[in-house]
Amino acid sequence: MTISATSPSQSSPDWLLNQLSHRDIFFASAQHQLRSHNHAEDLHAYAPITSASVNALFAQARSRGQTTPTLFGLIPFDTQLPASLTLPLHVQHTLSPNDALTIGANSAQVSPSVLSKTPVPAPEVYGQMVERALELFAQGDVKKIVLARAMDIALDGAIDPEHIMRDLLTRNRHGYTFNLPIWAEDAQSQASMMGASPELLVRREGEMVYINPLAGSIPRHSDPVIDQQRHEGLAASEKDLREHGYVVSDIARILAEHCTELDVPETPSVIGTDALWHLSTFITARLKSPQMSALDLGLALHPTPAMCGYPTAQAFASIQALEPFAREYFAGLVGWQKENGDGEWALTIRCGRYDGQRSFRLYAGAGTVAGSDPVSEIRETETKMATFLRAITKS
Ligand SMILES: C=C(O[C@H]1C=CC=C(C(=O)O)[C@@H]1O)C(=O)O
Repeated sequence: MTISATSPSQSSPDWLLNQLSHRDIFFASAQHQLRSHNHAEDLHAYAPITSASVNALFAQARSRGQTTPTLFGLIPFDTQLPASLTLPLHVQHTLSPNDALTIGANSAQVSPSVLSKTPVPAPEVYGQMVERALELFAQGDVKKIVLARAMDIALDGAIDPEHIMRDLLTRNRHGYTFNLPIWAEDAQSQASMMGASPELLVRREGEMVYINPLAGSIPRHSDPVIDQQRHEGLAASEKDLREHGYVVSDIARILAEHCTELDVPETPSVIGTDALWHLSTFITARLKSPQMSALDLGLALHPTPAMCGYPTAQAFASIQALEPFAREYFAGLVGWQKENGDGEWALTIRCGRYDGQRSFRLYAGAGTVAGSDPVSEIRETETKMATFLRAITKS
């Protein structure tokens, strides 16, 4: 049995995307890119996430001779539900290329056409959910609720994951671009999650951890003057700064239990994706215990008020009561980890679930607080879904 090397190599000529199947693994950040071909001897687990299930996979990998195994995972928003874990036999791991990416190799690929788009729920019903959240804020038990909606897309053919990954990387090389299979009890399942998240839950490098919460957003504009006005407006928006503040203070509170040397900037900065401006805070800290893995810390932080709301328990209950669909892997964790605990876990947003054939479910959520406007939240969630929809159907 050949066990491939899994530490980052020094030169990385291109993105590791050639002939990516929807059941292969791809995960890229600005720092790392990892790729694995679906293989009959890959190890899998489909069960609620526990340290025991993670350790068992690493132990199995070691016992068959893998020296530097890498675990990949999709962990659902509700961590009581099954996570989908893969420990591949072979993983390629290199640094991410710095050079600009073009759609490249398979640009001639004809993407499928959209046969139908079904919003779940209808936009006006989503607006009513936001109004209901505003009533809850007025009652005072809860201060922030992240409300999500979905869009079911029926296509006239299969999609090409390589084309989609290239398209997403062309638009934003600094996010977390991923394609991971969903392993289910049903071994016939062909489903996968793919997307390009802008949000890092945690990266661990030795004792250091890096966390980059985003919350508070506005769609970008094609006119550079209006775009700049929106950037400045977001930085000064009392409502968005409050929405962001719930996230940062809750993360800082939890980090203080597990870390020293917390560096939490007092004021957020504004970062841009191709479609949106976001308020962003880049946090660094040193772990108290080197035993705590990236995933351990990610699970201690999850669900942050950027995915759920504040206070967490009340916001979680409101989401269960108001959202008319199951989030499943949306707004959960997606990423990878080595046996020493180093790894990167992003939030599973700006993404969709592909059934492996001709249908896709896109997801988007938006944080609501007192002062939120239902129409703006409808627009924001529409913008959040648009990048991915374009990537699926681009011809
Ligand atoms: C839940 C999502 O976004 C979160 C992350 C960044 C900004 C957000 C916001 O401004 O509402 C959300 O909290 C999503 O994109 O589906």
